[in-house]
Amino acid sequence: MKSQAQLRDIVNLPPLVDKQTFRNAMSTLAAAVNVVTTDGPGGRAGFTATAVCSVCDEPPTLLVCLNRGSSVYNVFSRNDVLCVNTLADHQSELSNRFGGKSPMAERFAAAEWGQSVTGAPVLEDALINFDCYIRKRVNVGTHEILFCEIASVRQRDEAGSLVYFGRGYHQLKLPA
Ligand SMILES: NC(=O)c1ccc[n+]([C@@H]2O[C@H](COP(=O)([O-])OP(=O)(O)OC[C@H]3O[C@@H](n4cnc5c(N)ncnc54)[C@H](O)[C@@H]3O)[C@@H](O)[C@H]2O)c1
Ligand SMILES: Cc1cc2c(cc1C)N(C[C@H](O)[C@H](O)[C@H](O)COP(=O)(O)O)c1[nH]c(=O)[nH]c(=O)c1N2
Repeated sequence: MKSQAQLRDIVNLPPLVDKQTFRNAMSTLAAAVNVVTTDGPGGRAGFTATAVCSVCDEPPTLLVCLNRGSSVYNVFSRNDVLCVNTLADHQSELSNRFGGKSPMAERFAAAEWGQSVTGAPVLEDALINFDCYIRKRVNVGTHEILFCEIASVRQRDEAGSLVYFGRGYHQLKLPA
């Protein structure tokens, strides 16, 4: 007898929770704000992402959830590297630039970018840069989950963090 979870993979059952309930709840799951960038055979692209988290430290691995309907999906699907640039507390404008309908050139023109081990664009004044190789891709619903092995890390200790909570940006400072 297949479990309810297994059954859901086979038939297109109605969702157990409606989308708005889900979004309202998720809007209060505070998260760091990241600009995720890539470059390679598919070209250069970047998007704002809060659905980013640590997976494990053996080997150091993180995941990024990417909506397959977004304009950047095709580029990310053809490259095998990305950089998670975790934004510092003063970079909410850059988050909006990468998080909406701006043309890609305008997104990258708004900041300074350096070179990385993998070739993915590294945001010079980000709080953290996680330069990664994409190792595994899993489709779940409308999104693709990218499991990424971290090739190099650059961390700035003096900046605060940009946090997204309640559909707005907030600044977190390290204790003095
Ligand atoms: N994981 C994602 O794809 C994701 C996460 C955050 C924001 N967004 C995008 O930013 C827009 C603005 O978000 P907002 O927080 O200001 O208000 P909102 O009410 O649209 O979304 C509230 C929260 O629901 C979640 N969410 C929204 N759309 C989602 C999606 N398609 N897939 C997975 N989770 C989703 C996110 O955690 C988001 O912060 C959203 O409509 C969405 O397009 C997408
Ligand atoms: C604060 C915030 C947080 C997120 C987003 C937006 C914003 C404003 N977006 C949406 C994503 O950035 C946007 O759709 C891309 O820029 C793709 O551009 P188009 O919308 O296709 O032009 C987003 N998209 C996604 O696939 N995964 C994510 O985790 C997030 N998180």
